Amino acid sequence: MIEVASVTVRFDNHTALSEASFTTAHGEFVCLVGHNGSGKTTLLRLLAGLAEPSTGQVRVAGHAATDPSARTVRGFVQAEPPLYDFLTVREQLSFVCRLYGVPLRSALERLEHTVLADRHDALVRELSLGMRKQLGIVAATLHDPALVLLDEPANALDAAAVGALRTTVRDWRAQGRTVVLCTHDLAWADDLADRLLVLQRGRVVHDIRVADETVTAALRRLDPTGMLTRPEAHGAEALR
Ligand SMILES: Nc1ncnc2c1ncn2[C@@H]1O[C@H](COP(=O)(O)OP(=O)(O)OP(=O)(O)O)[C@@H](O)[C@H]1O
Repeated sequence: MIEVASVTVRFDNHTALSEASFTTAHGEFVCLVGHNGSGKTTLLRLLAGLAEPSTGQVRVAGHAATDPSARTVRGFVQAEPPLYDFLTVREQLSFVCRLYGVPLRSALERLEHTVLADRHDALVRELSLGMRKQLGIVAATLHDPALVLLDEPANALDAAAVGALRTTVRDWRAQGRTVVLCTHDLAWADDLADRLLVLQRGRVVHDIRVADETVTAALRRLDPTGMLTRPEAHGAEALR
């Protein structure tokens, strides 16, 4: 499903990703972890086709990631959902539904068990952070993509919303969708991952299967001192 081949991303004189290479099979659930600034969002943006590598290649489902033909293959739940403040919840979803040819009714049904169930006519700018986040998750995945990219999806969600997200993610996994989850809080997704990818300063330093253990246990085994995931363990130097 995903092919990342010798990918480097440079911003001015800073290297955000360095010679990253990995592939995933259809239906794999990959947890992407690393300390702040290690390159996780940069990698997700490449997979989402929102950025191009400086060198190397990124393909999803056989398409170049930036090719329009890859658009319907994936959904990208961004850490800060790209929403239009001046639209209502219904109008926001209607806009995305039209892009993907999905009936608005089916998108609105996905709000049924959320705090947005009776807020279809609220303006996006009037929503709380957690509400925006929930709307962003629905908007990014209403076309049921084969590849779901999740950047800190549980941030700002309350316990009920995290529980609902967990159920949804579990369903995606059962339906054979490929999921790449980037999070600092593994607890809620701990037993879902098949694979753990650890980034450090833009490099993939671990890429392992987590068949019989939780992600937390695998990470503790690989990184007993927390050096790979705790930014304070590196000092400021490591974050540059
Ligand atoms: N558009 C940009 N211009 C310049 N530098 C950038 C840009 N985007 C990211 N970077 C830099 O690339 C590095 C990796 O950033 P990235 O957002 O991928 O990290 P991350 O692992 O997602 O971090 P966090 O856990 O804090 O979200 C950082 O040093 C960041 O400052």
